[in-house]
Amino acid sequence: MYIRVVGGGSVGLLLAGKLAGADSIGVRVEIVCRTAVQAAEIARSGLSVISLEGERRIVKPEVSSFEEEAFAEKSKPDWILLALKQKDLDERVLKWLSRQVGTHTGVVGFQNGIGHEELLPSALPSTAIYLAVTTEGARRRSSVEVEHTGMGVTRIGRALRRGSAAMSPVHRPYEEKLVQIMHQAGFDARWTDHIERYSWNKLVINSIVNPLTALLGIRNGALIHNAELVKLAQILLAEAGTVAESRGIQLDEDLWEQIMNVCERTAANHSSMLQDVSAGRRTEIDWINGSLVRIAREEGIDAPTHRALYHLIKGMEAEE
Ligand SMILES: NC(=O)C1=CN([C@@H]2O[C@H](COP(=O)(O)OP(=O)(O)OC[C@H]3O[C@@H](n4cnc5c(N)ncnc54)[C@H](OP(=O)(O)O)[C@@H]3O)[C@@H](O)[C@H]2O)C=CC1
Ligand SMILES: CC(C)(CO)C(=O)C(=O)O
Repeated sequence: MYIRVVGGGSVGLLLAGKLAGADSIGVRVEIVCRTAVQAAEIARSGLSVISLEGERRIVKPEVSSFEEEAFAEKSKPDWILLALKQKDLDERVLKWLSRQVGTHTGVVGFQNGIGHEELLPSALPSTAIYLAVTTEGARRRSSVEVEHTGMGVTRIGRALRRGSAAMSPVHRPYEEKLVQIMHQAGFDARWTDHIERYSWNKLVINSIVNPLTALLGIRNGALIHNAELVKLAQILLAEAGTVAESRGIQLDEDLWEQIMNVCERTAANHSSMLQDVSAGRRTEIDWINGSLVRIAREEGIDAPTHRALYHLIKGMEAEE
């Protein structure tokens, strides 16, 4: 089994680091960084994974860079785990991806938010596309170090687009194998036939946790210890529920408990949006609260609190 992890950020380093450290017989793990500089650093010093218990383990996955090898001919992996941000899924990356995939390659998008589930099957119509919805917490400490900040669950399922190769049962053994390998690497990975529902639940979790933590500069855990923020989170959940319903999506009944749970389990985590804001990078707000606001508009309903958060984060981005 040959797994290529694309993206040397928080999630990509965690995936590649733990998969490479799993000692799974016959599993080849490669990480594709954006820059040749990061690739060279990992090749030189290895990749450090700091566990939840604070233990450091250095592993040596194969490493390459998009910058240097973007259009080089390479052998085709069984899996491409896409640990890029939504904003990075641009034309150049999609073109590159189309050259990386073989007939047996499955592509798994780990992105938060909504957008990739349509974009990837359209760009790669003959490829099996999967979505991973993860509540793992990860933080890149440096170009060669990643910290596992919260144990979560990773659900993997087919992006069910009519006519997509992902519908084909021929991929089933590969799917089971991937879930098994993720387990061996220490992830709580689970297969699901209802990935759309998980994506929406996660979208709503992110639409609450991410902008609030980013705006206030707080860790995920701080959200649940402040009564005012808890009230605001409840308003956001109610609005998101109405938007989801307008699209025929029923959010989980216990989603409020799930939100509290994610904040508890990833209490020490800086959400990915807080990490972006702190680093002066563009956030994923367009694909998270922005998606809810867009869908609400299309359906003729309003989501004023999500709209306010959207504009606040866009305003912060514009300042940078
Ligand atoms: N962090 C977390 O705890 C969680 C994140 N997620 C989601 O996972 C996704 C990834 O998040 P996260 O890891 O935090 O994001 P990061 O910004 O930390 O990582 C994204 C990485 O992608 C790299 N990249 C960009 N373009 C390319 C390219 N063309 N080829 C190769 N690499 C490229 C970036 O490189 P460079 O740094 O050089 O720009 C960066 O290292 C997001 O959608 C996020 O919402 C989901 C659950 C938890
Ligand atoms: C689950 C959570 C909130 C973990 O931080 C996340 O998905 C993110 O940061 O984007």
